[in-house]
Amino acid sequence: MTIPDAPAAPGERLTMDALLDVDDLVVRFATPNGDHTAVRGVSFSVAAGERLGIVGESGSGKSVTAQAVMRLLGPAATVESGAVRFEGRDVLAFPRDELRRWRGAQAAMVFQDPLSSLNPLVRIGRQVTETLREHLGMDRGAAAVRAAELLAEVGIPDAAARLRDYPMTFSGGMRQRVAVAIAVSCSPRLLIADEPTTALDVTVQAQVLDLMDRMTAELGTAVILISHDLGVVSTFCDRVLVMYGGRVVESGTTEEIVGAPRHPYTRALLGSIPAMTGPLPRRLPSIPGSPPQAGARPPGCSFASRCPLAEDVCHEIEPLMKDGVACHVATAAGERP
Ligand SMILES: Nc1ncnc2c1ncn2[C@@H]1O[C@H](COP(=O)(O)OP(=O)(O)OP(=O)(O)O)[C@@H](O)[C@H]1O
Repeated sequence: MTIPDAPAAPGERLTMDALLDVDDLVVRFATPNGDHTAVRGVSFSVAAGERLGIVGESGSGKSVTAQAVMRLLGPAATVESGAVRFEGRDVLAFPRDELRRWRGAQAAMVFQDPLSSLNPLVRIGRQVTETLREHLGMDRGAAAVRAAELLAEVGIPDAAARLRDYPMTFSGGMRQRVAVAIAVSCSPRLLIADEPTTALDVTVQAQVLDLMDRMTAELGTAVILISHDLGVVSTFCDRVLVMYGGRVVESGTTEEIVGAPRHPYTRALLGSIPAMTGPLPRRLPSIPGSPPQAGARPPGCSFASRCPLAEDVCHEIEPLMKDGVACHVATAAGERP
């Protein structure tokens, strides 16, 4: 699949190939209370070097989508249908060996809590060198030198000495720096960061984002940033997907989504903040009501029961995605709410 590029002069290429292509992804969970569908037909593409933000309230399916792309879903989840293609290759069909080579070397992930990706019982140095040795084939000595360089690059003071320390001796912000260092150590083409700064205080959040910005810009890495923080997404990302009830309800450039949101849900998330002026809220404003449980979604649009603009049709027929928005009553493109 190809994504339309910016208008190009005659003779220039008009499209760029997608690095990652997610097509109609459906993920189901089997639970003691029955099965439910957490991700319902999610499609998107990310081009090389592009930064895509995914926003939405808790439970909208952001993390499950990311985990499905990385093949990190737990045993209760199954990809029921859909495709994940990386440079045209079918990620969902990768055999175990190929998956191991792909993860780390070409696609890496940073989690909200780096303690979930760092092994608390293994010294930091070993965790960084293992990745370098496995994916880049470095010998022990070269990997140790590179590991110290990487930790210094992400701003860990006294990096060479800190290689001998365990994760618990690092602060939350420093651990997240280590996680970013490991994630970018093999120059991945794609980095997925799932709420990478949510657990950190505001100053440290900004430092970690600056770091991710610098490291990925230098490498030309495509980034998928999952965040509750619209301020972060609007400064960091080129395009935004808005998820609700396991679906993408609106997608567009950051300017379109923040400056002229069309779906009533996106508009509610943004509150009454005028287009691209003033700081955006650090947290999504709370919208009256709560999303329906994945196992008990009513017919029609999942947002209808909370939507001030809902009409009869919204409670009966689930709207399809059309021109970047899945809504029966969405504001037309370009028209400001
Ligand atoms: N381990 C699990 N077992 C059963 N259902 C799950 C499990 N993990 C996620 N789900 C289902 O998937 C839905 C989407 O979860 P997901 O973690 O992707 O949401 P999210 O948008 O990332 O929210 P948050 O911002 O809180 O991380 C949940 O509402 C839940 O129904």
